[in-house]
Formats: sequence, C-alpha cells, structure tokens
Amino acid sequence: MKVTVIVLDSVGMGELPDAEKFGDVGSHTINHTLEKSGVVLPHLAKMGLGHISTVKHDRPEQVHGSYGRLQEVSAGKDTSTGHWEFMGVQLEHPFRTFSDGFPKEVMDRFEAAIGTGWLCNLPYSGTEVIKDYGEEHIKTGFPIVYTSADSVFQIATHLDVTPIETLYDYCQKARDILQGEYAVARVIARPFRGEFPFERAGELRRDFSLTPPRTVLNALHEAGKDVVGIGKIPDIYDHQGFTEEIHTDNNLDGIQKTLKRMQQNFDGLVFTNLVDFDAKFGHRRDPIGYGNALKEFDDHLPEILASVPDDGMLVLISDHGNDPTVPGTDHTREYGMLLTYRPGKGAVNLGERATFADVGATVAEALGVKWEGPGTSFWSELK
Ligand SMILES: O=P(O)(O)O[C@H]1O[C@H](CO)[C@@H](O)[C@H]1O
Ligand SMILES: [Mn+2]
Ligand SMILES: [Mn+2]
Repeated sequence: MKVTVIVLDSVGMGELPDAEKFGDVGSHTINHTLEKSGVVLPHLAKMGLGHISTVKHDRPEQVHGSYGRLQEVSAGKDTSTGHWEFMGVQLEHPFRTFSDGFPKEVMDRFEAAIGTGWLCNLPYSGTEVIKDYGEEHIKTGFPIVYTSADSVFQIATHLDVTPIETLYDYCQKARDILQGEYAVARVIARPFRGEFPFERAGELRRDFSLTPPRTVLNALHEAGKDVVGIGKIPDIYDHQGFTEEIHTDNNLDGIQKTLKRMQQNFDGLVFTNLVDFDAKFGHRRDPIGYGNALKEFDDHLPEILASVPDDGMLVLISDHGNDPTVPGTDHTREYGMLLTYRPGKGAVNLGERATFADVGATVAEALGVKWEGPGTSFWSELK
C-alpha cells in the first residue's frame, strides 16, 4: 500500500480559537494570499479546498477529495511542533525561545567549542541579518548567530569564508550545547553566497533537530514499512524512523522528486515537506510570490493525483500559518489544511479534527500498523 503525505509548509486555514494567545487574531494565510495575489487554484478546488469551511475559494459541485481542517493542540506554531504532532507527539510545553538572544553561558561555550568569536546573537530576519552583518563576517570570519520567535539557533556564514562542512560542524557543536534547559527545537545552518546584499544558499540549509519522542514513523519502520522522507522531513524528526532520505533544493524539485518516488515501488509512506511557501514568501511577507508558489503546486497536482495507485492515498496538510499580509515576519497560529484523495472514492467532509495527530493515526491504520499514541484515525471514512 502506498501512502503519500505532502506538507504545504505554513499554508494555514485561518486563525485557531486560541490565536489571541499568540497575537494572531485575524490571520488567515490561504484567504489573504488568494485575495492579495488574485491566484486561483482549480485543482486544489477539485480536491475540496473551497469546501473547507474557513476557506474562500470556488466550490465545484463535484469534488474528488475529502476535506477538513486540523486543530493543533500543542503549545506552539512552529514547524517542529506541527510536524511532531502530525506523527503523534503532543507537546504540553512550548520549546524554549530566546527573544533577547542566547545567554552568555551558552555563547561562551559555543565560542570555546568552535574556537572563534561570533556576531549578532539577536532575533532577526534571515535576509536582513546577512545584509547587516555579512561584511563584518567576511572581515572577521566570525559566524553570524541569530534567532527568531521560533525555538531556533541559526548560524549564517558565507560559502567563500566558511566551508560548508565547517558550518555544519559549528551547528553540531551548538546542537550538543543546546540541550536540557537550553534545548532549542532546532539549530539551523543558513549559508549564503555572492556579494552584498548577498543571496541565501537555500539548497545547503540543514536543520539539526532535537530527537523527538517515539512517533508513528518509528512504528511504521519497526513494522517493516518503507518510510521515505523528502525535503526537510528527515531533519525535523532527527532522522528517526526513516528507511530513505531524499534532499531537495526547492518546491519544484520537491514536487518532482516526490512524483518520481511515488511512481517507483514502495510499501509504506512517502512524506514530503515543501518549505518555500514559508521560507521564501511567508516570512518575507510576499503574498504575490506566495500565490505563485501555490499556483505552481496546483499546476502539478493532476500529475501527483495520477500517480496515486488505486489502493493508495494522498494526503495534503499544513503545519501552521505564515500570513504574508499581517505585520511582523513570524508564523501565525492557524488551522492546518486537510485534503485527502483516494482514486474512485467519493468526497467526505472530514470536519474539524481535534488534533494534527489524526493524520499519523490514519496513516498507521491505512498501512495496517498499530499506533498506540494520540490521534483518532479517519481511515474508515475514506475506505
Ligand atoms: O528569517 P529566516 O532566516 O528565513 O528564518 C525563519 O526560518 C526559521 C526556521 O524555519 C524561522 O524561525 C524564521 O526565523
Ligand atoms: Mn513550517
Ligand atoms: Mn518558518
């Protein structure tokens, strides 16, 4: 049995009931992006996008997918929290964030471990931080450290100054330090290249995650299923539970590699993350670019649907919002997308799911694997 799950990173379906606690009242990534960009998504509409109760889009009478929206119960609105919950981990406490930068103790240990100084250590937008500190980095060779509203320790270096393997080594050293009371969800390598204002080398980005508790991916792996992670998926779960990892350079590359892998043999899960929606357009508050990226995905959807075998399943989900029309540059606390497709089966309204973990529970049941953790499977509604 072939199951494919694709995460459209940050494509939120409107504010969650607790959005106020996150300062995100009124956020609505999908509606605001479609409004601002004027883009229409005919193939996603045929899967039921406009039938999701919070979404404003055409609602064709005949849809061939099942649709709903996902509530996030974990305390957070970042990629790690969302993805871990998809696969059965509900976090009661948010990952620690460092809105004033990292404490002296941490930075002293980091400096001793890497043997050079460092720059910045503040919350920053990744494209701004290289403009403001890039030249100094080139002069001194000191890596640029920055964070955000997410639980991240990000290290930016120029490819001509710091070899990429050295940057990854800095990240591993930071990862070893940032445990226990300083346990950030991710340490992220953010290399850049070229001349001022510089360009980020997105294809060389690497995420060094905390190790998650046991997830559905471990259960699938133990049951002998194929578990193929595409894009940053294996990084997000600290490489736990995968039989295969496929790196991608951007959304289009992720779509093409997913298609290729879907068309080859496997028995289990192909699990893809498409991050450009978030990294290139959401955080950059670029609704036009965001709309075009959605259109690009929509253009390829017929080919993806045609690659789902008769007894297979496709699931499209999103891990948080990142409304490109609201102030700031951070994620927004929103419902996750839920669209599923099974060839020849009718369309079912899957309603509002109580937790992202329903996705993992459903994948496990579809593949005949026992999952003892959180989540309620909706597989019986799709059969
Ligand atoms: O501004 P850039 O570097 O894209 O960083 C963004 O990407 C990080 C990880 O997804 C987020 O925490 C946010 O800071
Ligand atoms: Mn994300
Ligand atoms: Mn992000």
